[in-house]
Amino acid sequence: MTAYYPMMVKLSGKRCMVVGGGTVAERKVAALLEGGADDVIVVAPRVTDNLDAWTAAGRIALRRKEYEHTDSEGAFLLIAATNDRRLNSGIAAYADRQGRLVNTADLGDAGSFVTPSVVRRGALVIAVTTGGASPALTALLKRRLAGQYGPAYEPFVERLHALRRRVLAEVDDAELRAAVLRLAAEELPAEDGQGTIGGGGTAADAIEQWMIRLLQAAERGR
Ligand SMILES: C[C@@]1(CC(=O)O)C2=NC(=C\c3[nH]c(c(CCC(=O)O)c3CC(=O)O)Cc3[nH]c(c(CC(=O)O)c3CCC(=O)O)/C=C3\N/C(=C\2)[C@@H](CCC(=O)O)[C@]3(C)CC(=O)O)/[C@H]1CCC(=O)O
Ligand SMILES: NC(=O)c1ccc[n+]([C@@H]2O[C@H](COP(=O)([O-])OP(=O)(O)OC[C@H]3O[C@@H](n4cnc5c(N)ncnc54)[C@H](O)[C@@H]3O)[C@@H](O)[C@H]2O)c1
Repeated sequence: MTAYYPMMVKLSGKRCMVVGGGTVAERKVAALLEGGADDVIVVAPRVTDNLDAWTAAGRIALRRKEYEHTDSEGAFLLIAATNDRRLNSGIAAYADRQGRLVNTADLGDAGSFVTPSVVRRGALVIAVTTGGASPALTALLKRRLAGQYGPAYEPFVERLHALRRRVLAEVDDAELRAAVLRLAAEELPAEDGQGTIGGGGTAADAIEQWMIRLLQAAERGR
């Protein structure tokens, strides 16, 4: 099996091109948009109703035509998702030579990256892949993780972020700082992720009180 290096890529301002307009292409486009892409071009003679609607709404641009290599000029990233295997691998080979990141929806390791399945809870992103060994297992694990790490994680991560900024600014002792941040992370939402922790949101005085409580607990633990 091919080995893969996982990373989180910033896509804002980068041209992303999806070749093909079927249900697989639609899923890839949705994932790009969720991932912050703001310059997505689809090249395909026929597209799904959703891709048509997203074009009409100005969320993506559509070139309603058969793909040619000149289309890929300026693309930072390409996804080949047509139902033509030879075309997909041709796109991958050409894009690779041009130094562009490329994914093929049919033959995973013909491209330079594969797309994971993703659970998003605000800044928390859980990505799963089997590198093409079993997309069905990937989808199953994603459903399980989505249940285990529920919606309560989004506000929890926001609170942790607010706390961390405060602690970095106010606690000089590196060991104490690490202890406070570790204790804070341990106040996980309930196992199903549906509950809330301590309430309070990200208001400055709520974060302040949380920090004081954690500092006391960390001091006791020394
Ligand atoms: C994660 C996800 C992301 C996404 O696509 O957005 C994704 N596949 C998903 C689902 C899924 N795909 C397929 C099934 C049917 C069950 C089955 O066949 O097992 C299901 C399950 C379902 O639909 O429930 C069929 C399938 N997939 C690939 C082939 C071609 C081949 O293997 O040759 C075929 C056969 C096509 C055919 O029949 O011709 C190839 C790839 N699919 C990948 C990603 C990459 C490796 C990911 C990994 O291994 O972890 C890779 C290599 C390339 C790539 O696309 O990057 C998304 C989960 C969405 C979610 O739920 O979040
Ligand atoms: N990665 C995955 O998760 C996954 C899942 C299922 C299937 N697949 C693979 O993905 C491929 C696409 O699946 P689908 O269900 O979206 O297919 P589909 O038949 O619904 O759509 C194919 C699309 O490709 C376009 N196309 C064909 N020739 C083209 C060309 N020359 N230039 C530009 N566009 C062209 C068509 O217009 C159409 O929009 C299949 O080959 C399948 O093997 C991948």
